[in-house]
Amino acid sequence: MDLTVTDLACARGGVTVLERVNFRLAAGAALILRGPNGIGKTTLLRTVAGLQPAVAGDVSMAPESVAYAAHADGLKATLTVAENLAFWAAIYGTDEVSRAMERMNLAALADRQAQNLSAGQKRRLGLARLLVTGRPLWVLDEPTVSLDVASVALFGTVVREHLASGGSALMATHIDLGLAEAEVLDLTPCRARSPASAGPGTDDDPFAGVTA
Ligand SMILES: Nc1ncnc2c1ncn2[C@@H]1O[C@H](COP(=O)(O)OP(=O)(O)OP(=O)(O)O)[C@@H](O)[C@H]1O
Repeated sequence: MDLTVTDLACARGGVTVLERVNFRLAAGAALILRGPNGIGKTTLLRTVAGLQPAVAGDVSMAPESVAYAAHADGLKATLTVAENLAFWAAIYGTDEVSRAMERMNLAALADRQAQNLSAGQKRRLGLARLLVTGRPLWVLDEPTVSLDVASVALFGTVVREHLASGGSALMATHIDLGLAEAEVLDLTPCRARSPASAGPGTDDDPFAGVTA
């Protein structure tokens, strides 16, 4: 299943931050969004995931095909690792809990409450949720925050396996996941130019035009 984004404009706090965003992401492919802090990477990811409406334009894929991993891990603090994954697996109607724990190196932590995990372990659990969704498009917002080098490599392998099985991944990341095959989209030319976009990220911004 391909994702096609056409003439998309999206806003945060009522202010349009990106305009005329166009790209296509084929099944089996990954696309990395680049651009300076505040340009709108999170805003674009949220719009593609269907968490907020587009100001204009079109996203071809239905939100039901998207698994979104945000900055926050969205864990249930008093549930164990296994229970958190079982909760999501029930919602998504899959049976992938054991595999998800094994792939994200969580099996030894299966019975530990989420509130007692380290920051990196919490992030691994948040990312393991992707594996129990069964959804083809992974939308990832800085997925490597708190991960050590080994876990970044592990997650890179998990994403590569997802692509090999026909999935796709759209992500904002400043850390190299080792996805040599991933294409890169620099959002700098899509910065909204309308007067309504005055504020961070305009030409008054000292960081304007600086790419990540
Ligand atoms: N709730 C909000 N209300 C108003 N403006 C917001 C809100 N959240 C974010 N913004 C602004 O919207 C713009 C886009 O933010 P966004 O988080 O999408 O950028 P980003 O490219 O993901 O940034 P970063 O690289 O720092 O994570 C920024 O200028 C930000 O200050």
